[in-house]
Amino acid sequence: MSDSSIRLELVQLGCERDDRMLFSGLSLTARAGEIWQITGANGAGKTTLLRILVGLHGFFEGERRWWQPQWQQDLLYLGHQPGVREELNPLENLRYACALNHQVGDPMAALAAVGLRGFEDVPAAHLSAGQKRRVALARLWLERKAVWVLDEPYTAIDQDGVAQLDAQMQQAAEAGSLVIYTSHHRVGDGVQRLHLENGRAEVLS
Ligand SMILES: Nc1ncnc2c1ncn2[C@@H]1O[C@H](COP(=O)(O)OP(=O)(O)OP(=O)(O)O)[C@@H](O)[C@H]1O
Repeated sequence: MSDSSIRLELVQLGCERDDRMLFSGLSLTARAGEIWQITGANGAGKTTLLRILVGLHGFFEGERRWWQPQWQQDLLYLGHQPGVREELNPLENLRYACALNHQVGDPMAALAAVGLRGFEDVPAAHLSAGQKRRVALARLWLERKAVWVLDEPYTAIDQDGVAQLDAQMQQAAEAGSLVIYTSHHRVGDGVQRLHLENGRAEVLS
């Protein structure tokens, strides 16, 4: 990890889609070592907000400032879909994701850490939904990034997987990463919460 002093500042952030204000006037500062959970009903704008944070959605008002010039190199973003290629096996998927995202580490060890030992060679098309999500989450076990932005990471994950992911996020924050994730039904312990509802954004922590 290259920088543990990363900081995200949102100033009067707002976003409208399809003539509907998803949120407006959102101001907050998120720092290294913190975990932020974004909650809200279906369609509240959680994914849109994450995509603004990582630079994938550019239509917004206000300001989004990352106080670290190399923030994109220090970012690990896992989107709403597991992003797993069906024709590749888990090991190939992980190597592919690493190459695309300039991430380094030991893919075999990462797959073992998420409980996929013995499934390295199985085509992803033959894996369950939870196993596919675990392939995506294996990237958390590679090189530690300064910022994690995770869209619904708990989707399709069993109880053990949820506990493991909770612990992973806590460890990352303790090691100085900033972790931001969405979940519309799960409220984590010891995390700061940003709730989106009816066009408003409210910090509830
Ligand atoms: N590609 C798109 N083009 C136009 N509008 C979109 C697009 N994707 C989403 N929207 C609009 O933005 C709103 C917010 O969507 P978003 O995916 O950010 O919500 P969400 O809170 O992540 O929902 P969910 O909990 O269902 O994943 C949606 O109701 C939809 O109207």
